Amino acid sequence: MTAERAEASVAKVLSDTGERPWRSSDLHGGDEYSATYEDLTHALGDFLDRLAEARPDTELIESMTESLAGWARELGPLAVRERDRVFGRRTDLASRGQTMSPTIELAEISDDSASGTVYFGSYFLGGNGAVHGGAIPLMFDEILGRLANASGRPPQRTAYLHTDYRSITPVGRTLGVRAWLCSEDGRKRILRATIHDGETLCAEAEGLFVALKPGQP
Ligand SMILES: CCCCC/C=C\C/C=C\C/C=C\C/C=C\CCCC(=O)SCCNC(=O)CCNC(=O)[C@H](O)C(C)(C)COP(=O)(O)OP(=O)(O)OC[C@H]1O[C@@H](n2cnc3c(N)ncnc32)[C@H](O)[C@@H]1OP(=O)(O)O
Repeated sequence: MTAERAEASVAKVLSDTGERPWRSSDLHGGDEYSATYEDLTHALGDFLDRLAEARPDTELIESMTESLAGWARELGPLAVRERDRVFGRRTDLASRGQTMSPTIELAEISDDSASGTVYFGSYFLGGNGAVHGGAIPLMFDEILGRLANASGRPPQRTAYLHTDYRSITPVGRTLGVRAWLCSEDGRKRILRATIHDGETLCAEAEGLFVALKPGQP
């Protein structure tokens, strides 16, 4: 993407945000793609894991760079307003149609709790087999944010997110994840979440979510 196009794209997002506040009815965008968009995000996530693990030769690096630049050229002119996008807005999919955070597979969901599994691939490696310390709160924000915004509750934003790292969170293992609503007080909700590797507590978090006032971005 050229600098001009990137600037135009950012301006478009900003004007879109100013144009109208977020509404829950904007989500599930892209149902017409059914499973194909999820396949795309899985393929992209798999590519990032394989890229993180590999030591490719110069020829392959050049070839991949050209292929990726080709996809960017193809997608560039297809940019749409934030509310018309698909990436990250497929709340019907486990991945939410995005690759920024690892996919959380939820086995049990109620109005005030959720539990399931999460798998951090090599893309999320910090070092020595442990997940990067920034990817863990990212995952917590994802599961807590989804729970806070679920069950017909008004749109909410994270006001704080406190993470305690209790033992390393290993890359390349299926881990248990749990989130629950602790308390509600007017616009404020406190939620907590944990990640376990078997019996071992890897990390835990507490987040304050504040319901947005009408028109608040
Ligand atoms: C909600 C939009 C989401 C959009 C997503 C769209 C599509 C996504 C698809 C599906 C969604 C599903 C999953 C989403 C996944 C992840 C969601 C992540 C959500 C985020 O990741 S979002 C980004 C990070 N987030 C921010 O970018 C927030 C910046 N910030 C603000 O926007 C304001 O700061 C705000 C609104 C938080 C409050 O501002 P405000 O003016 O409305 O209200 P005020 O300040 O009066 O606070 C009211 C009461 O909360 C207390 N309070 C406030 N902050 C506190 C703190 N830090 N510690 C302790 N108490 C605090 C006050 O003390 C007062 O308490 P009291 O009433 O008792 O006096």
